[in-house]
Amino acid sequence: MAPSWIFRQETLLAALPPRSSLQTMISFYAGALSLWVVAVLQVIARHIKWKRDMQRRNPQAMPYPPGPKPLPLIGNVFDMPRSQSSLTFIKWRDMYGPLTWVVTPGRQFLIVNDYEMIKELFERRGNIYINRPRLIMAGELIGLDKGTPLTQYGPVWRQHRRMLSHALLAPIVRRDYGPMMTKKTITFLKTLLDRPDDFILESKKLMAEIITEIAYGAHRDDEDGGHDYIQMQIEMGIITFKTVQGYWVDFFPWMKHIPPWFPFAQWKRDALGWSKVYNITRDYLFESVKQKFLTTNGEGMQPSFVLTMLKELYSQVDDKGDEDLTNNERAINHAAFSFFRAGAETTESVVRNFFLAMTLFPEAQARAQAEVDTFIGQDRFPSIEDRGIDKMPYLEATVLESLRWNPPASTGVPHLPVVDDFFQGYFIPKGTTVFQNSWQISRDARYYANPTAFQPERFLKTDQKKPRCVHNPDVLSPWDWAFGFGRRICPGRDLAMQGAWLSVAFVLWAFEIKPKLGRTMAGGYKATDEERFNFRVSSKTLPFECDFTPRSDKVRQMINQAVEEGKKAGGP
Ligand code: HEM
Repeated sequence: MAPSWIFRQETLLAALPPRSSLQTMISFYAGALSLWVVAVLQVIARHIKWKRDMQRRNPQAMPYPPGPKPLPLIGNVFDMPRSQSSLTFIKWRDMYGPLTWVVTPGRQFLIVNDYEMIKELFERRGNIYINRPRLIMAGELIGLDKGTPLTQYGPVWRQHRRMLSHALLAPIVRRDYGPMMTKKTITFLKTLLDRPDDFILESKKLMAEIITEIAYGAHRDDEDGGHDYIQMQIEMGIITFKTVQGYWVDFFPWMKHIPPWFPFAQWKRDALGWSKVYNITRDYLFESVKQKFLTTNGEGMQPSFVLTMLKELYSQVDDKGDEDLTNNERAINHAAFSFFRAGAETTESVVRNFFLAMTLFPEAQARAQAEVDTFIGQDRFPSIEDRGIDKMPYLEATVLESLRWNPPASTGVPHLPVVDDFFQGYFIPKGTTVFQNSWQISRDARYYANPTAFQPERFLKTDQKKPRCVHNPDVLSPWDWAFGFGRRICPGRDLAMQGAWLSVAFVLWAFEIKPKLGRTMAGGYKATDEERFNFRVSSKTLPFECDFTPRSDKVRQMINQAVEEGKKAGGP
């Protein structure tokens, strides 16, 4: 056996003849080139193996759905949209029909542009279409695959779902978090009184605070070393947005082995940096609650998802080995961070849709306000108890329409079948990444007449026997598709609708919203969808301006007084 010093770097370098910088450069690029050659050969080999495998698994040679023509080896890499995917997907519907098939090296995609078909696949065949894609950049390199939305189907995902479904049930949200959400919404009204131009930032802050407190309880800067949780939310949002867009490494997984110092490997250096920020933030948030719980046994701590789960876990701790405890704590940590991540931006997006809609559609605002005035009046604040289609149907419909008008998860979160499937005469192999194009459903004229208009009344109808309008069962509710389908359906949907309802009800009660400088849609202001929305993974309104005028002096007084009293009383 050779002595170990032979392999030391300095021994090897000393043994090499001296080189000119040109020689070094040539050998470096020759090395890089051979790496690429090996990679291409690997892609070819994998492609041949995949084709054979597909022939074996699809003996009747059922076709794949139609789609853009793939190039040899790299498939549709250049057809795959890198932004505004929902719009490209809708164009594909016009060209290829409701099912579109695209391939990239090692991955196949099915885009479904039809509500009934998505329902069939994700709901009726929900036990098959239950997995998530393995994303290399966002998942393996950054760590997002530990969170519920990207967790692979299996016992860990089931454990996450059990915890989340229980904690986020509508009555539990109302009971445990209703007062905190109401109080924060009133503080939001105060910021609209004082700094109306900051309405976007402030509504972002409102949702971020609500979701953070539900996940981890109240955090005060002085106690937590000055950490800014809202900034954390925003930073995590940026990391998620950047990484789930898709990198070359997602198409060529072997690239994940490229070292960070390699030329043109900025993405790898970014991945290492983002992964550090992501993991440190997540563990810090969890550990801060756990340490307090271990020292106080939960006494005096504000209710939160992590606290409830830790209490439950530690009450059974005698029956479990250490390894079990660590695994369970890890599951709580990752599930909490998932909803810290998944809940705020999406809910805020609905509220932002509402603000833009009120700016552009004054008749909808007038009708909703008339209802609020009749049911609540101006002598008291709205309350969470006022919610209900039987109480203020137009208000409920306004929240639904804010969800439909620009669905926040515009292309959903993809599902993957765990076994091969056949659908509408096409072969859908196991592991295909299947997208639901929610944007297409929102603009489907079969379900929504004049879909670009904001018309809450579409969800209502009159009933001779009832004093108020009632739900119109003939119109498809966005509740049935905007939160996904089947066993992967969004577990935070009740919380989201509750949070959005509070903002909508309180703002309509307190303010009249008007466009600045008398702009109107008829005058060409924000007249098309492309001028209104950004169509990102989490679709938001594009920047716009509006004025908030308090509806009376009394309203102004009530808000100021409530905030002052809240400050004196302390708490969240
Ligand atoms: C308007 C707001 C929201 C929208 C539009 C939305 C939409 C979605 C969609 C489309 C999915 C994928 C469902 C599927 O795969 O079929 C999802 C998953 C998820 N959502 Fe939401 N969501 C919202 C708010 C929330 C909130 C408030 C929370 C938590 C507090 C939350 C937590 C989650 C989690 C953890 C998942 C992953 C579920 C799984 O993979 O099993 N979401 N959401």
